[in-house]
Amino acid sequence: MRSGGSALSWRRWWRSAGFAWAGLVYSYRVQANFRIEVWAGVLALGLAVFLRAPLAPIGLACALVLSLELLNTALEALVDLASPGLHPLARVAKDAAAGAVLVASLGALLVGVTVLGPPLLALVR
Ligand SMILES: Nc1ncnc2c1ncn2[C@@H]1O[C@H](COP(=O)(O)OP(=O)(O)OP(=O)(O)O)[C@@H](O)[C@H]1O
Repeated sequence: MRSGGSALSWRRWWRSAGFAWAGLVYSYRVQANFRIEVWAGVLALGLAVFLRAPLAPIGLACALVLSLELLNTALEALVDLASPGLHPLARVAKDAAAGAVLVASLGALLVGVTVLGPPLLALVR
């Protein structure tokens, strides 16, 4: 009984992971900003490995930016569904969501500069 229940949970987990993956693929295909952020993250993580800099802060900063960009995409889709025409509240929702991504991106830039800057400078000196 127990193993049957656990097999069912795993199947559910895989099903949910499949939907999440579909959301990631959709955002990568449709959102140019998401593509840029993915490759900026890959570059930053690659640099951190190369420079033997701490990976955790870079990884967390990348995860934060990408997660907020995904939420921004979800919110844009919802706003377009709920308000196909122009509406001041639709503008507020989209602008605030975009603002969240901007704040996280600036934070990630700060993390990148403070974590990768010193070892990069030491390398070129
Ligand atoms: N239904 C709407 N009503 C009022 N203003 C809107 C509406 N849709 C979009 N806007 C305004 O246009 C801006 C751009 O919206 P759009 O949906 O094109 O997002 P986007 O620029 O494609 O964002 P992203 O690059 O993240 O996909 C919004 O931030 C908002 O100011």
